[in-house]
Amino acid sequence: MRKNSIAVIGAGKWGSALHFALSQKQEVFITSRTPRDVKNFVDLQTALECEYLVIAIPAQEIRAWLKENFVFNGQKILVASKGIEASSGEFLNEIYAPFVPEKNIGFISGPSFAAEVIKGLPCALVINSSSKKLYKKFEPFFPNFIKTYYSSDVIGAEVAGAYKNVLAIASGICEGLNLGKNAQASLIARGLVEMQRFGKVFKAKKSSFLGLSGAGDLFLTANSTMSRNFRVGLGLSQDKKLEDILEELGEVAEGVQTSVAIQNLSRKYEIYTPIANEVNLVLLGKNPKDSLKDLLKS
Ligand SMILES: NC(=O)C1=CN([C@@H]2O[C@H](COP(=O)(O)OP(=O)(O)OC[C@H]3O[C@@H](n4cnc5c(N)ncnc54)[C@H](OP(=O)(O)O)[C@@H]3O)[C@@H](O)[C@H]2O)C=CC1
Ligand SMILES: O=C(CO)COP(=O)(O)O
Repeated sequence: MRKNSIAVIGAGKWGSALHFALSQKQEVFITSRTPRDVKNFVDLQTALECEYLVIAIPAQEIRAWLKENFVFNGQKILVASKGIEASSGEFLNEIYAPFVPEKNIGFISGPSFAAEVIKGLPCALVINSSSKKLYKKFEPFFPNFIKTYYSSDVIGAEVAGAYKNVLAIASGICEGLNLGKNAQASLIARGLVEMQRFGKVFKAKKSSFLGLSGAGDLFLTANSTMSRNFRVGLGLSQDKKLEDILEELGEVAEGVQTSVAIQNLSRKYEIYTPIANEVNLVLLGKNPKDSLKDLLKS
């Protein structure tokens, strides 16, 4: 392992933004499935030899990627992805657990559009890990325009970061149907309550949903066309087909698959999640207007 070296894995929007940010204070390598002509781009094996890894690949791709590529040899890892695996209902910390000791992994959460971070605009992030020592290792790598906080509530951060993407789809539908800001604000507020209700079942801390990971990221993502998930909602409100929306997007919108995971987990644990349920039904083809009527009745 190359001591004190850092690599970002995944040169998509978020990986590229984090690479830019972390490169402000030290040399940072980057690698991705598709080679790119960017500074410090290296092959995957070289990246995996680094002591510090920031992994920014889509949540639904992580398990296969780990099985195919990852061998633990002491690396310290920050997971930048947000989502719940649709096929298993497992959270990312559960997927990483067989590959990385709990004390060597953290999860990034909080309001952070890559498009703003890559411009050096200020933001605040939470590094969530059972190990504060891991936070203290990564914290100095972040540039002055990113304020980092520590939290031990990994599951709370995961639920918040994943659920907000589904709620952003709902908010995009609301916006696209021109229902007004009263309706959108009510939807977001009730969505926050629903997110916290869901998280409580998995022993998440309520404070995580009132802070950057929950309210912060939800307010950001559910109120902006910079959000891919919000744009999926807009497309659905215009009766576009989901595959056409995703084709046009060209980037991942994690809320689409996470809504399947939430639906399955809600059924399994009998959790009341009316908004997420309706998002899942609209993604499956239900008319958004009928969905709204049913939401108002529920
Ligand atoms: N964009 C944002 O503002 C933010 C995104 N996130 C989260 O970060 C994660 C990544 O999102 P983002 O970067 O925006 O997505 P993009 O769609 O922009 O990029 C996805 C990246 O994942 C790589 N990738 C896709 N499938 C695979 C695979 N099977 N194996 C290996 N690599 C793969 C792609 O590689 P390649 O292009 O080389 O083929 C690309 O580098 C998501 O979970 C997202 O929710 C979190 C905060 C902010
Ligand atoms: O997680 C994000 C901002 O914090 C990015 O949101 P989208 O994936 O909806 O673009």
